[in-house]
Amino acid sequence: MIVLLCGKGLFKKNDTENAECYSLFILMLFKPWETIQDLLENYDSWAKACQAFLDSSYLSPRLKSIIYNIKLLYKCSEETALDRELRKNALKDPILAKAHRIDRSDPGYNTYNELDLSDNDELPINNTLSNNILEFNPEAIIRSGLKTIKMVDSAMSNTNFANNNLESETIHSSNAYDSANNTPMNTNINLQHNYKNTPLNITVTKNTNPLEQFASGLNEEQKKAYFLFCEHRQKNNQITKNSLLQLLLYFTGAGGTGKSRVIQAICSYFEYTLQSDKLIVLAPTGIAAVNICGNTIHSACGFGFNEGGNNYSNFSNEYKCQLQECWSKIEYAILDELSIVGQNLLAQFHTFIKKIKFNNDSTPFARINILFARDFIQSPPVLDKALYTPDKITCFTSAEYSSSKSKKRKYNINLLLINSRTVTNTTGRSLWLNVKHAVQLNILMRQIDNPFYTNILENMYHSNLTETQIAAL
Ligand SMILES: Nc1ncnc2c1ncn2[C@@H]1O[C@H](COP(=O)(O)OP(=O)(O)OP(=O)(O)O)[C@@H](O)[C@H]1O
Repeated sequence: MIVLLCGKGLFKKNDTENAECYSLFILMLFKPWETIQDLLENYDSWAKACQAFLDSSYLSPRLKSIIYNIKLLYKCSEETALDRELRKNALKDPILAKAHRIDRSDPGYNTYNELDLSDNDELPINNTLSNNILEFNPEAIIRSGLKTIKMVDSAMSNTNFANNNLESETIHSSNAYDSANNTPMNTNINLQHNYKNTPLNITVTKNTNPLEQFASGLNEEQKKAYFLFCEHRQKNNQITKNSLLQLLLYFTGAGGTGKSRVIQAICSYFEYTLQSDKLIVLAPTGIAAVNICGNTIHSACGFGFNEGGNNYSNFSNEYKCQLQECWSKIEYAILDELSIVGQNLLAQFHTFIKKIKFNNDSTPFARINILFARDFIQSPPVLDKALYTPDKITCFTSAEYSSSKSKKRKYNINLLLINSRTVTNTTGRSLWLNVKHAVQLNILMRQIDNPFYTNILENMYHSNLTETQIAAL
């Protein structure tokens, strides 16, 4: 007998309303049976029969883990939904986002219970950044049982505190200045309040330079790439905007050197300074995009999603408007897994950005600043030419080629058929040659505590394994 499942999807273990269906489903799939009686035995419910089956000693560990993984499948999709919500909230309220993070990492811990807040209650602190006013509601803070509140805020340079009904307050502030740049580094403001005879301390730490904050978890090599990119953004934000050169940065290093960690730090910096809408994070494949919480190049540029294929000019007007809205604010991009991006795709990406940004000058990628990550020793592009490959036209026209008789014989001039693909590849290659900055990571962070294994990986990377290492593997 073959069991055919139909309906919306699998049942959940903890769904009490469907406990009987879940149990029958597990029994049918995992217990050997010929008749219904084999499944139910002498139990009066499917739930009891299923429990007995799960507890029985003849259920193999492999089957047990498969049954458990069905639960994990749900957990993953729930976690994904939660994560989306977390990211949305993080943009508006860093404190709430932090609380959610603790909530999720510690099973059974409920932040809302601790803060004694229901959905309709106000949050203890509404750190509204608009108009440079930090608002808070002391009544709600006291009700939550918190006596000392520390906040870190970087986005404001001048803070006014609006408060309601405080009986008395004292404000102490201390500023630290970076004398080299004549800019404030940190400002600590301590507010001591008496609200209905309850003392309340609020410390607001303002890092006016949040760059440092997200660099703290990076090693020196990683910091170089991080600062190059984020400092460029910081300067770009200021008056120097027009004179700032476009940044095209190649960020490379073997697997495990911490490229994704730097990308994460950059994203956190943009998120924290409320500039996420200026940054787009892209990768050529779905899995790579998910790993860095980004999009695929194809989905962000609408390639292959439309009747027009990859050609922007053929997209419908409605679709063009949608894409223009997404791209209108973008000034920075991260392009990960670059080894898989070929000359043709890079050229198409460039053409797309120029069109979507209505840019007619000759600047690559319509002046968008880009960090290209990945090293070329990893997977090559599929049906496309790697960016490091010299293009056909240059090969044929180079002085080196003209002076080399053997090459002349090898590449008969008649073979240089110039079709549209040749031209696109040449464009892609010359776009790549515009990249003038590079940062290379050399320290393997993934196996930092295991020098023996690190050594094996390093040698494997350079195809240079020793006999001992081969034997160990
Ligand atoms: N500065 C650091 N301090 C501590 N751990 C780090 C640091 N940088 C990276 N790591 C750890 O090293 C591991 C590899 O980092 P990451 O995934 O960022 O590397 P990667 O270069 O992107 O690797 P791959 O190319 O394989 O994706 C991760 O477990 C990460 O947490």
